[in-house]
Amino acid sequence: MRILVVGAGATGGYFGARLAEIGRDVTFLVRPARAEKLADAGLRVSSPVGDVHIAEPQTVTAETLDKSGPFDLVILSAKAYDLDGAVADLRPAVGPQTTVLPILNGFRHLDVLDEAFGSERVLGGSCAIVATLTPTGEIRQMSELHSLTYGKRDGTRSERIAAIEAQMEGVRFQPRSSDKVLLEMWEKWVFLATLAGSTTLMRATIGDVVAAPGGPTFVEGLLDECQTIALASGYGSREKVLAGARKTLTAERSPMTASMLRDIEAGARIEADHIIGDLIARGQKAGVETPILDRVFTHLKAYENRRNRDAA
Ligand SMILES: NC(=O)C1=CN([C@@H]2O[C@H](COP(=O)(O)OP(=O)(O)OC[C@H]3O[C@@H](n4cnc5c(N)ncnc54)[C@H](OP(=O)(O)O)[C@@H]3O)[C@@H](O)[C@H]2O)C=CC1
Ligand SMILES: CC(C)(CO)C(=O)C(=O)O
Repeated sequence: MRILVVGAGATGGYFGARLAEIGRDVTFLVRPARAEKLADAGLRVSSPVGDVHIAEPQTVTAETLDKSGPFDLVILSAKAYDLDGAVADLRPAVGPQTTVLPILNGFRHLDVLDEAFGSERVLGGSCAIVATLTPTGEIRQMSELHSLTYGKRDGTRSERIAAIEAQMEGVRFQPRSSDKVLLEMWEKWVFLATLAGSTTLMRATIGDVVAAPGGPTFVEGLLDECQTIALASGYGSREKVLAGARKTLTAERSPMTASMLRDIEAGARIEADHIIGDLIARGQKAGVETPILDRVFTHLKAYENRRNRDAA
């Protein structure tokens, strides 16, 4: 199976390297600067579950992709703000038999991908990992968490899913095909929006937030708001999953933060519209009041305004 990973950043680089390390036929679609770095130093991952160095990763750029012909599986790992460009660039890789597996957080990318490639080609998917692309171009995984969930959005199985399962066999992360992938994406969204909202607004870890006066009430209020939107959208988190999320998000001394906080601290772009704005929009459509999410969104957009002004 020919696999194209779009983006060799924190998530794409990590899961792509893990597939390449067991001999899968992986090519990375990257932009020229990343292509140059990968050609010089290879693809390096440092990880508590075992480092990887792919000395000569196969790469293509948008300019050379059309010579490669269609791929069987495209794993899409660009950030949401780069989605339109990535979709335009990867188009030559998608043929009649191609399956597209996006691992972005949030949901709106599914509409964009359906429109571009046809919903029959687009799986649901998500990943759980704490990783970052360092300034030197290495990928650093910061906890042992590394799962990748995928599945057809109607919950059925197919030959394509079976073929992907076969490719994932033996890989050093936790792959899982799911017949409830949309529900699982929503469950992750509820968790992530609460984690990102709380840790970015307070510029602190979960442990710091819950140790502050009003901290646990804030986190729980935000979680309840996100879950109310999910319920109104038909995908409320299952009781056990919600209880687990509540426990993790209110754990004393927890060092956990969201990747969005790491991006803010690095002065980088963030997926405010995709992860928080779109959730608010879905809440409004369903008649759910979102006072806490609104404040979170105001804060993230103020960060973006300041960042844009500083860059001008
Ligand atoms: N990091 C984490 O711990 C987690 C992230 N996620 C989610 O995963 C998604 C990806 O995040 P993450 O991997 O952290 O992001 P990164 O910024 O680390 O990586 C994204 C990569 O995509 C590349 N890219 C963007 N557009 C294109 C294009 N047109 N062609 C080729 N490459 C392109 C970027 O390339 P360039 O270097 O050229 O800019 C960048 O290296 C997000 O939705 C995020 O929310 C989910 C779970 C955990
Ligand atoms: C919730 C978490 C940590 C899991 O992968 C994540 O997706 C993020 O921080 O962006």
